[in-house]
Amino acid sequence: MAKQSSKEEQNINVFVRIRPNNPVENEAKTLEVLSKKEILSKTTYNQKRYVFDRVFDCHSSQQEIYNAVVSPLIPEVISGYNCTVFAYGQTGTGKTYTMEGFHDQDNQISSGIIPRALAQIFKVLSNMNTESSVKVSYLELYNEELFDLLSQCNTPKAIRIFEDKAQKGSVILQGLEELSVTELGQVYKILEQGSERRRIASTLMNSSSSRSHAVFTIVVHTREITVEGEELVKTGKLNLVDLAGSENISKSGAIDKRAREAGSINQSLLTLGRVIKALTEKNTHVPYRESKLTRILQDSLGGRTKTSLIATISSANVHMEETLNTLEYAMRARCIQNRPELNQKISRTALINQYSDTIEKLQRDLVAMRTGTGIFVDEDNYTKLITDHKAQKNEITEKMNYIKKLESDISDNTEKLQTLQASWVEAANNIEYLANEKKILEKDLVLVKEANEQHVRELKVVKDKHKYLKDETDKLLCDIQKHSVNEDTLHRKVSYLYQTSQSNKSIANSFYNVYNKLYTELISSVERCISFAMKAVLDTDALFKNQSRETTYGKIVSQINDLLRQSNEIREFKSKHIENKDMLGARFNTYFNSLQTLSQGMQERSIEFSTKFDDNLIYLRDIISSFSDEKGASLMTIMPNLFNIRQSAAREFMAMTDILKDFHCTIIANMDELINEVENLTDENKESHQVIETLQEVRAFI
Ligand SMILES: Nc1ncnc2c1ncn2[C@@H]1O[C@H](COP(=O)(O)OP(=O)(O)OP(=O)(O)O)[C@@H](O)[C@H]1O
Repeated sequence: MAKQSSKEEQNINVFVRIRPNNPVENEAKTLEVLSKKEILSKTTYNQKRYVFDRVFDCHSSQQEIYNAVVSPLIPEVISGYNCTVFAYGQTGTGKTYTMEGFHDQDNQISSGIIPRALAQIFKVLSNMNTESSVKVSYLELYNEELFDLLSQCNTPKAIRIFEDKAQKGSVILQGLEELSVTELGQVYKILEQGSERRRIASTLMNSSSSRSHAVFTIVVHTREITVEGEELVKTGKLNLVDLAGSENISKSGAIDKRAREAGSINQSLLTLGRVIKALTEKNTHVPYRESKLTRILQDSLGGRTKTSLIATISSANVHMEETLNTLEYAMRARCIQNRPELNQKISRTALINQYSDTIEKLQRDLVAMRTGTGIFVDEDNYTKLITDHKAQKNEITEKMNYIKKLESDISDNTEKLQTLQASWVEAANNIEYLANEKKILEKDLVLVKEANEQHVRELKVVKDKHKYLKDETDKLLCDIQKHSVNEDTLHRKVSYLYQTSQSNKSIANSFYNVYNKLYTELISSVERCISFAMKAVLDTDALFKNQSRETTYGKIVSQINDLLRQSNEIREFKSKHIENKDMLGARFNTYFNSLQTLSQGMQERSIEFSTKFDDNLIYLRDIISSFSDEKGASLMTIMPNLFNIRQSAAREFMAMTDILKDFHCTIIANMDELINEVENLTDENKESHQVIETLQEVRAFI
């Protein structure tokens, strides 16, 4: 513990003591002593390292605690400082054990801080070989009431708190007995008596010592002689405070009647906590006056006292929450800063005068009590009493007014309470209604959740389908794009073919018309030829039978001339045909060869025709040859020529007719096929356009 010079700020020293576990408790795996100054807490949520002035594990002895915490304070107390040691912690963690220990003088191993401190003080004072006195008082604070644990009266005396005008921040406890102690045996008796009174009081009040605070105070007076030879009296004080259990009130089981007292204890500890908080946050207002505990110990918290705090904890799992609360509390207390100051030294003469006045006053009271009839105090004291009484009366009047005000407040508050109760009933009904609503909503929520899950499943199916469609659409679009390119080409080709086929068709039609005309002309000329021949035969016949030779001869000559003319016509037709053939060949290169073949076929057909015609000619020749004159002979020379001309004309005509027919049919068929193809392609093209549009619509919708 660092020693600091006077008036320097000094933090409260904070120590932690871990109580050994009892056989039924499990040691917490969540609390680990890292070193002499550090503890680590490991909860499920986090872990935290706490640093203190010293950590005592469960094996630490009473002696070790005393040596570290209190022993260094004794010289300070003797030299005139006020020191305070608090024991803070959950009930049953060893606060009383640490402060008092067992009251067994023969076995001092378990003795606590109080007897050890007094033992050390006696020892130091005896070594100092100076005049001194040691006085002790033992105070209990329970339910905001003070009790003197050393009082000899059977009925508890009221103890009042006054501000010490001489020392700001200190209080005087009027009515509290101070006992002079000179040896340790007395101390153990005093402790025993104090414990007994505490036990009796708690039984009478149906309370528990764990809910009361106990303050054991040791006051040491020592004589000091200055260089000038003046005798001074130094006063030092050591407060040893065993605080009430710090655990949560509701958790400690405070109920009904005990609630108020539990509330008071809670109030005291809460005020202590608030005072610590205000001091650590350096607030201008520190709420010392909100509880008697903090009023009495005001000087020990942020004042002129040297203060230490021992936080007692249990390492059992079951107390883990409270243990962490205690550690947090102790950590905060560690930030409080005090300014220790030496108490004023009083000259021995002044002190003796002070005591003499008190003795004189008491003696006057005694004399008055012994001699007087009804008045038991001397006049001065009486006057003082009257003054005090008046002051008290005024105070009572003030208090009564205050009480009246409180009563009116209470009645107001009662009304408010009734209103609140009505609201509360309404609120309770609302809560019930809301709870029912909540249940219904929860059911609905389950249904909605199920429906939602179903939707999610359906959505997944739709999504899969959508994905499939999208892939397919993409593929199709890709194909369509390719197809569009091909289609353009195809369109151009088709359009070209269509135009070509249209022109082919018109060419073929015109060609057909030409040849049809020629064919008709040829047929009519051949028919004319045949009828001429037939007529010639008939005329010859008639000639032989009915007419003269000259007439017959002349008719034959004219018929032959007709034949020659017609043969010329056939020749012309042939040359026309060749012209047309050339024209065709020029226009239809691809059909040129077939036209030649067809021409040959035409020749063959013409032979057939000629053969038939030959028969007629032979018949004619036979007739002519029957003529004996020159004219008959010359006629006979023409016959072969006629015969040949007729033959070739017939052949060419026939073959050409058939071939041209075939050719025409072929062209027309090709044309139709071509047109069909074009129409099919156009239809297909329309269908593809429709498919594309549909797919584009589907894609836009998705
Ligand atoms: N360090 C220790 N070594 C041995 N026994 C201990 C120790 N600490 C506490 N005990 C024992 O534990 C029990 C409870 O201790 P104690 O009464 O001192 O607790 P407390 O914190 O003062 O409780 P309360 O707030 O109820 O007064 C006692 O029997 C005491 O002897």
